[in-house]
Amino acid sequence: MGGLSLICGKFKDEFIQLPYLARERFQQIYEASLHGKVTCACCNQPLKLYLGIKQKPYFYHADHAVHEQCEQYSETIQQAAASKEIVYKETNGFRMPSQGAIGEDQPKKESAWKPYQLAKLGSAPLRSKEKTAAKSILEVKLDDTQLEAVTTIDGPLLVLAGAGSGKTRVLTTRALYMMEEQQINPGSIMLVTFTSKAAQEMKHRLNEYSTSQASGRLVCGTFHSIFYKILLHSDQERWNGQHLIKWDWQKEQYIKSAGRELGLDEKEFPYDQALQQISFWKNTFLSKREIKPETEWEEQALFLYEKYEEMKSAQNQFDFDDMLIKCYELLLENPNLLAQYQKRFRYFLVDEFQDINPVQYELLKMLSSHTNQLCVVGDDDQSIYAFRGSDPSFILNFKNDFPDAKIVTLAENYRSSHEIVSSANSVISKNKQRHQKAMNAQYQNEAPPLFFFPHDEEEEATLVVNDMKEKLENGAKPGEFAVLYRTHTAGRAIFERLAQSSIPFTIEQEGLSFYERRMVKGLLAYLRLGMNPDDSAAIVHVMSALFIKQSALNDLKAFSITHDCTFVEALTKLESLQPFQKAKIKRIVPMFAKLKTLKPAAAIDMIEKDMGFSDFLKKRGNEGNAIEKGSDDLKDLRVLANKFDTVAELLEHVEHMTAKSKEWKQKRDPHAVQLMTVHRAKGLEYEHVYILGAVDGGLPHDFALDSFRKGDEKPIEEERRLMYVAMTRAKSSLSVSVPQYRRGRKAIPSRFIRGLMV
Ligand SMILES: Nc1ncnc2c1ncn2[C@@H]1O[C@H](COP(=O)(O)OP(=O)(O)OP(=O)(O)O)[C@@H](O)[C@H]1O
Repeated sequence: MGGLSLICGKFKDEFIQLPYLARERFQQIYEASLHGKVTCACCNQPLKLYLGIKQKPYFYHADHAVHEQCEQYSETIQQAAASKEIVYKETNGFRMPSQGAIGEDQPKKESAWKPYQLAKLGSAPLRSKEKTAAKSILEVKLDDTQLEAVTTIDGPLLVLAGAGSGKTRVLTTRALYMMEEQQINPGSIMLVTFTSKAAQEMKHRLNEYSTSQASGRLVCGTFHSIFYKILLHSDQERWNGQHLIKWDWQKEQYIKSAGRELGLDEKEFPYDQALQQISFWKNTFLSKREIKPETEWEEQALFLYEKYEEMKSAQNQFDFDDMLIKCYELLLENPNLLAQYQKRFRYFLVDEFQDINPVQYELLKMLSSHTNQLCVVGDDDQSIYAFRGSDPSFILNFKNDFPDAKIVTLAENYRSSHEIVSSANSVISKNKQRHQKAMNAQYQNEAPPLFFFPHDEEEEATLVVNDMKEKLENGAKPGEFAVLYRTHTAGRAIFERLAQSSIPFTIEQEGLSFYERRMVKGLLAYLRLGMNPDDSAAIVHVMSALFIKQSALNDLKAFSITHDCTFVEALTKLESLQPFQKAKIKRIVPMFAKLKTLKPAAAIDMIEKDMGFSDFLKKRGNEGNAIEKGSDDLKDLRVLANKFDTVAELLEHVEHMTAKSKEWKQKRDPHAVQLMTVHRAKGLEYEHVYILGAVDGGLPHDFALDSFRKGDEKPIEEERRLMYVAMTRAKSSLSVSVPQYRRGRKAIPSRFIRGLMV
């Protein structure tokens, strides 16, 4: 930064002294300064606010030039303020300080800017290079334990691989070693991966290192691809790809038609969540009879499950989950067929074993039972897919099912600095359900993980982007950065800040963007109708928030034409409503016009409290979704709304960002900054990693804290593993954000990292 650092400036008619600026206003003044709205209290030239992680906020001249007079002025103010002896007088048209008593307008409360902290490091030793001396096998460099994992061929083997310990290297080299050094028939080896991306990478590496053509005959793929082939081979017609239900929207068509039997609202019922629940039941082998619904929502999902299976069978169709379940049933019911496959496959290598689900596990056990040649590689500390039916107890209890199994632990971390590794070790060591192990790093970089303390989610995004800019100016490349967050919605602010910057980035986002989410869309529809009472898209959402059947929409449109009135006014003319609904509408219709006169946050309050939205939120807000609740979405929307002075400005921002979000959905660029949830980051590595929202309720997520209070520790342990996965993605720098406020309420640092903080 060129120029001087100043502590005071002018914004509108206000004289701002940074040491006394209310903490929640830094973001506002920062944004105002970007738009040239903050000026020097001494020379009136535009000022910018530095708002970053590494230094306290300060003003500097936008032209980066040296303004000596302004510096003197700022220093005088600072000294006088420190001695609490400041009054102001006008000098040459400028408001200048002079000695005397404290002025009337002197703010007294110091702003609570909290400087960053470096993690306290434990005393874990750094493993010396000699102990991990590299050996080469088939020209691949391996350390002692990697070598052991590669060359131990006979009998069941569990390779417990810590983060960054070279799982991929071990699995591929093992396959090569078996084929090329042990002369094992490649056609008898099955290598199973968790994702098709991982399968491709394995195949690529095998081809690269293989000296013969043998690797082409090895079967390498995901569970789905391999077991589907078995099904297809058993009955080409029955399992023809044309019968596959490929897309969720196809499944939704079935369950929506079943939902109509229950009178479930097509737009409002969370059918996506119901599909996830059905898939969970299927993958955990829970038959429809065994499921004991505990809530109305589960009852509804179970009904949809039964109907879905009936409709699917009637059409002779199958889905992705069936590929495994039906294959399991096929082999169980046909011992001869099973024997054929057992004869064909003798060796099984499985990646990401910690995320295996019961169906997958049973299939593997069944196929490998005759040879016991099962080698599984995984890290129980990285098991993060319980919601899909994955169960870390399979890796934890491997020895129970395979008593003669050998266990090799890969504890050398080749990815991250010692500082990051020992912090991650200390976090995960608090989990009770795990194999005890600690990773050893290979190098030190004197850069412990850093904790920083933004005021809220908005300022968090600003601090991250500005810190990135500094690193980019110092030579880092955009593709070396990842920003990780617990849920998709927690990535909204950083997405918006980057979209407004010139830094290239990509975002991994499935499903709806924040503004398309049900509760957010519903609430924004009120604001839109407030601005334009004839907004035809908004009226549809408001009607559903008021529990008015969509069939009344035509009547409403007709009324608006025949009575020459707006859609909002026509609401009062609807006849098909219950008397209590009519009374409610009569009460709230006049309020629409008032919305645009309020500040956005106040307008949101009015919609929720006075205009019936809270009823909608209560009934529909949290249905079937413990992870991303509608009520939380509204809190997030409030945090955003606080940034704007008018409803029109807020809506303009929403429109702009919705368009940007659509645009970015298509973009994939490995050379850009990567934004993604922690789940998506598994298996990946980046030079610089930022973890957002490291507060209780964020990570660990609220739902896990709830379960913990009720005595169930499993979810909180899985959340701790998520923190561990996030931390271990970083190679050389890890910055963890601990916002002081989250969703408008005071937050406390995540219980996972408190031990690392001073
Ligand atoms: N023996 C070795 N010597 C040097 N580098 C190695 C060695 N083994 C692995 N690596 C490197 O360490 C990094 C981490 O390896 P890899 O991504 O395979 O780890 P992983 O066990 O799959 O990690 P995670 O489970 O955390 O995703 C890679 O960059 C890899 O090339």
